[in-house]
Amino acid sequence: MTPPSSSSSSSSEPVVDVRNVTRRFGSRTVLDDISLQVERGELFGLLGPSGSGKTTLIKLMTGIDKADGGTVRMLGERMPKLAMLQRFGYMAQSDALYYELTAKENLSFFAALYGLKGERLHKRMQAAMAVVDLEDHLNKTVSAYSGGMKRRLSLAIALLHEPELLVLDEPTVGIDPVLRQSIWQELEALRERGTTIILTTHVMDEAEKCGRLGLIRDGKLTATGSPEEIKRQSHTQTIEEAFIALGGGVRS
Ligand SMILES: Nc1ncnc2c1ncn2[C@@H]1O[C@H](COP(=O)(O)OP(=O)(O)OP(=O)(O)O)[C@@H](O)[C@H]1O
Repeated sequence: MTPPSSSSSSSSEPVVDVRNVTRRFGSRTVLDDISLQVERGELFGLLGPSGSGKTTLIKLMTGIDKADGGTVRMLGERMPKLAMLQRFGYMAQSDALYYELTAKENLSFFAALYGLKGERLHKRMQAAMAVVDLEDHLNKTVSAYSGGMKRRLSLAIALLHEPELLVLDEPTVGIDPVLRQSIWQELEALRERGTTIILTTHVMDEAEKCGRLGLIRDGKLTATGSPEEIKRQSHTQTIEEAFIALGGGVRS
């Protein structure tokens, strides 16, 4: 696999730069003055109870939604910006797939958006589908896929163009433990090769694997740091305990 392509952002600039971001829906403030920086090559996890604002923040990062206040810069570019779709891989919480098409046709559709074609497209399709263990299901219609297979195909689409930045909203929900482990190995390998990864999770053992975590509750970032730093700050033994001590809650 080739290393992630160089970007227009300077190497000292954070890959993700969120400053004083606020998002309101009606009279409700869903994100309240969030500031967060993620550096190149980090694997950053956003952890928070259901409804705390993780997906809203991810949507602002990807440019799907726009903040009411503050700024979001990704790879040095002010968001939202349509052209940025080629520069990162995004896996949304709900699968954005064409159910009546085959997996291969879905991959080809996104490949066209990313400008991938020919032999490279063929190789990348095989490689991305191998990561999620779906190589033997390329020609199956997505409507015949199980929920977990759809999640895995969405992840393959996010990985397809070998982006330098991956934004993954609950990437392993509905995926069995064995495959979850192999997907995590791949994420760690990607990070070692310099890919920046930001993801949301509810799974505590996944949180432990992140280089740095951001704990979010009621639209506020309550703590950031490595899992060890967060445990130290909260005088707890596990991230789950830290999360509760810092005012979180765990979705059952
Ligand atoms: N378009 C919208 N209009 C109104 N309210 C919204 C909208 N999108 C999100 N919200 C509200 O914002 C809050 C945060 O939602 P968000 O989806 O960001 O939470 P989350 O932390 O990702 O939750 P989960 O872990 O369950 O996915 C929720 O109360 C949600 O109902």
